[in-house]
Amino acid sequence: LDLLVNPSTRQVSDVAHRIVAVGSRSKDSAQKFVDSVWNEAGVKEGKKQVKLYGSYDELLADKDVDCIYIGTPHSHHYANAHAALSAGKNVLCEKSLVVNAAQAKALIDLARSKDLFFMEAVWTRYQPFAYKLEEVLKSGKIGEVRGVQAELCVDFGPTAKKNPDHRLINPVLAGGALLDLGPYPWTQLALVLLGEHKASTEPLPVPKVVSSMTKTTSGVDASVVAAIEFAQADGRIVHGTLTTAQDRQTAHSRCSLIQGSLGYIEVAFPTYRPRSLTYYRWANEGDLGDPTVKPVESETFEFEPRPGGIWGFAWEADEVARCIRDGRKESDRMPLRETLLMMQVFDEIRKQGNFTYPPELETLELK
Ligand SMILES: NC(=O)C1=CN([C@@H]2O[C@H](COP(=O)(O)OP(=O)(O)OC[C@H]3O[C@@H](n4cnc5c(N)ncnc54)[C@H](OP(=O)(O)O)[C@@H]3O)[C@@H](O)[C@H]2O)C=CC1
Ligand SMILES: O=C1OC[C@@H](O)[C@H](O)[C@H]1O
Repeated sequence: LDLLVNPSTRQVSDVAHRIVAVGSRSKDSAQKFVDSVWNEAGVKEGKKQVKLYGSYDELLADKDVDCIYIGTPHSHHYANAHAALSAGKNVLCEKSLVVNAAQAKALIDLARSKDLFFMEAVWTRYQPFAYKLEEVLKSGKIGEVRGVQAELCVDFGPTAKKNPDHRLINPVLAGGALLDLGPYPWTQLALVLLGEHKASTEPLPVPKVVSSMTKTTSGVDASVVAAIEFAQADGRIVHGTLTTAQDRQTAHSRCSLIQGSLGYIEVAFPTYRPRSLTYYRWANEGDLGDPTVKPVESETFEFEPRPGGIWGFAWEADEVARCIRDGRKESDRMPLRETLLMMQVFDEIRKQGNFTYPPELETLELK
């Protein structure tokens, strides 16, 4: 839907998007998808020109397609992205990029060897809230960052009741809280604590992780709590905690807490599209511990949830378009090495939780 909204509604004029074709497992569902999206956008133009394919292979063979967006269940990302890159297409692939770090590394290597654009679709990195968060941090309002708690818990119970085979809880479709929801608190932690975000072939060091996991009756992870050590440029270790669960709901008032020496920042729910963030600053270090001393400054920034009717994916799409236009193969803001690091951390969390997916999902082999 976001691709159908005029970019000028978000003050963007340097790029535009066109849905050239939709690939589906059946032509009928491709048609239904197009109908529903055009209908939701309330747009009439362009629909008839969209080519409908009843297989992904036909889409990959279409010479008019510059970039493929992969929005299949996690279990299929590796094979789908491998096929798209092998066919010479630029790729934006939904989170989690794949099931494990070995698959991520294989796809990254493939994209680089073919000189193609490749990115994990982490839309939060491009939303206005993320830029505002960085601005507040850089302004020094909360002083030196000393700890970050990031969370996304969404109760999948009602979904599971309706469909016990739903991808969110189904091990065969690589369900579970960590792969589905975990990328959000992870990228929030990484945004604050990794420092520089830059595309580079130099891998990032894998941090120490200590985690705990519970499981659903369907055999995927129900909840994960992980403490992660982030080494800072000045040599300090700062702890980030990642909490994600599908058996409860994050409080609406707060999904992240960023604690500094002079204050803190609260980021409101939902972690995938925060509605607001608030910072509080005290005059002196140590004042925070005294409940009688009030902050000298605080400010709340509200974010329009759906400007121009978009869901919030448009900003990442704009970045993809700019990268392709400018010949960049990665986005500095969501570089592949950060995606690889996320998958390495998630592998470690799953190892500590004694949780693996069926072997056919963890393999590098393609059917
Ligand atoms: N950024 C965000 O806010 C969101 C991201 N996501 C991500 O998007 C991806 C898809 O999630 P979601 O849309 O909920 O998934 P769905 O279960 O709705 O599947 C999406 C599409 O994948 C294809 N598909 C479904 N099941 C299978 C299967 N068993 N085998 C092969 N293909 C299948 C179907 O397309 P067809 O039949 O047309 O081929 C289907 O329409 C995930 O990676 C998820 O994490 C999801 C929700 C929000
Ligand atoms: O990406 C997502 O964001 C919203 C969640 O509710 C959903 O499960 C997930 O896929």
